[in-house]
Amino acid sequence: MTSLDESQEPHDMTLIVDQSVSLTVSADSLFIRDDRSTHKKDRRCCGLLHSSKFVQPISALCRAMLFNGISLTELLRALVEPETNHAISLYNILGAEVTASNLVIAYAQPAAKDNVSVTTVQYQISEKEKKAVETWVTRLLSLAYGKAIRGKRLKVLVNPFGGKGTAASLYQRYAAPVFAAAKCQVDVQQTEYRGHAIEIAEKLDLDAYDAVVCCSGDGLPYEVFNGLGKRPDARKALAQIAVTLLPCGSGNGLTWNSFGTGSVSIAALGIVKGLRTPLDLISITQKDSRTLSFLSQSFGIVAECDLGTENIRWMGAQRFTYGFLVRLLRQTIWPCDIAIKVEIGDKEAIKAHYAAWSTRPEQPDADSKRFEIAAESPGLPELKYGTVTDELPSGWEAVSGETMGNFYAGNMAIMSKDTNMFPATLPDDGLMDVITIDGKISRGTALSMMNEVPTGRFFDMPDMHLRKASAFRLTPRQKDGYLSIDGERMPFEAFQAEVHQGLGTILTKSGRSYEAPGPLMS
Ligand SMILES: Nc1ncnc2c1ncn2[C@@H]1O[C@H](COP(=O)(O)OP(=O)(O)OP(=O)(O)O)[C@@H](O)[C@H]1O
Repeated sequence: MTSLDESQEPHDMTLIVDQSVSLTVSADSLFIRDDRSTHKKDRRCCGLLHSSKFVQPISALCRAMLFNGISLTELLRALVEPETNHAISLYNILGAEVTASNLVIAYAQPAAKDNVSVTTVQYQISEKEKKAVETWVTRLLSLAYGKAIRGKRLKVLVNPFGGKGTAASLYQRYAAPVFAAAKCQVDVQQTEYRGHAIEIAEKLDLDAYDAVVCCSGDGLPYEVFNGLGKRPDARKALAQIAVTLLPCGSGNGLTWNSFGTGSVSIAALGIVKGLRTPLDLISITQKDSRTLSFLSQSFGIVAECDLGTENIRWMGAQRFTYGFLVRLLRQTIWPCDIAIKVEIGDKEAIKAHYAAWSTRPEQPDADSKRFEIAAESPGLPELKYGTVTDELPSGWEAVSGETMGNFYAGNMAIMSKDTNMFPATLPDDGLMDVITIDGKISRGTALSMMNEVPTGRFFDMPDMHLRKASAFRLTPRQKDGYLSIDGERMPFEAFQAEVHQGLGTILTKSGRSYEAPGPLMS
């Protein structure tokens, strides 16, 4: 007999399938009580919670809590009744439906290290019980998806040469099953040459898709933003289409910031459950060109590590560390002239801005405002400060670049795994974080700076100068070198950067901030 226990709170809705099976939806989990011996094999969802007693190692339990988002209370409850409870985090629920004679629930189950795999449970139901079960399914899905768009329409772009060249197989193996279980509409296309993703984005039917999913490194999202930005209806395109990344490259900054993972399957779950989030984009002008940057601009040691290490691509993400150490030992400097339109120039004030912005109330009409502006002026926003070829605007702070070691501007926090380089960045505060480090600091200081990036103590180190800026101009003094915009090599010449608040759109887990720890608060 299937029935709904309507006496409970809306969040705590229990579906009693029969005497031995009941499914209870709470605010953050689906609890399955299933006493049938034949179903015990299905009780793997939380991995460990329902196997016998307290024999699991603590680390494994913690993993189960982490992956499933299960609270300590729930975990203990499950352990007390190990034979009857089975909990699935609502975040991991991909789909639920009533078929001819079954209730089928699909979810992402924590699998081998850093992965989820699609699993289903099903329960037989009779014709006359269908209606009640359908009501329960509607409730379950509404809690499982919240404000996320269900069954997203995805344009998937696969770069066959991204990272170690395995993007296509990573997509098929780890992402496609998650999208299918979540009933996403998927249109897959391989990029065939450099710049192909720009063309695809430029011609994209905006009303046919919710997001462009790049299976690549950060190079393809860079192209997609730029393709959307080239359209006559650039503002609308950038506000409407979310750009997102399945991590198939070396850095994969966009995925780390959006979903806090380097795993393709967990990122696919992130996309399915992802919330539309406005993103600042930065116009980069060089001579008469204008491009859009979403991630970072670097000059000096980081640019060289990014671009001067292509020959050791086989190392994966390690090539950045290796390149950094080699250059550090040489104590190279990259002389340049820098002027910055500083908005917040003090680290404590930056921390206060971060704390205030990241806890501000939700902005429910942020999207509609963006579409209104797009309807009024459809093209890219005008450049408030002109281009790099114009006279330097007044009021910009001149920063000494005589012995520049590292000039690094970030629009996102994490540049690659364990590299939370810009902890105080926010997706749409209209500001980028500009780091400058003198090339004459000692090797010891430089090394300890590198070591303190993962701990977060890098932020407060006195030799790391940080400003929140809305624009800057950088003019190299040498003839040759590396300039990296979002990891792509740009001509080594003067450039100017200007932020456009909330011009682009990404999907994130939180809908408001990056999946990175903010600056350490004193
Ligand atoms: N079929 C293709 N042939 C050649 N180049 C391509 C093709 N498809 C895409 N590209 C180019 O590959 C470049 C790098 O792409 P992407 O960022 O995806 O990988 P990646 O460089 O390996 O990533 P990472 O920088 O994280 O290592 C982009 O500039 C893109 O234009």
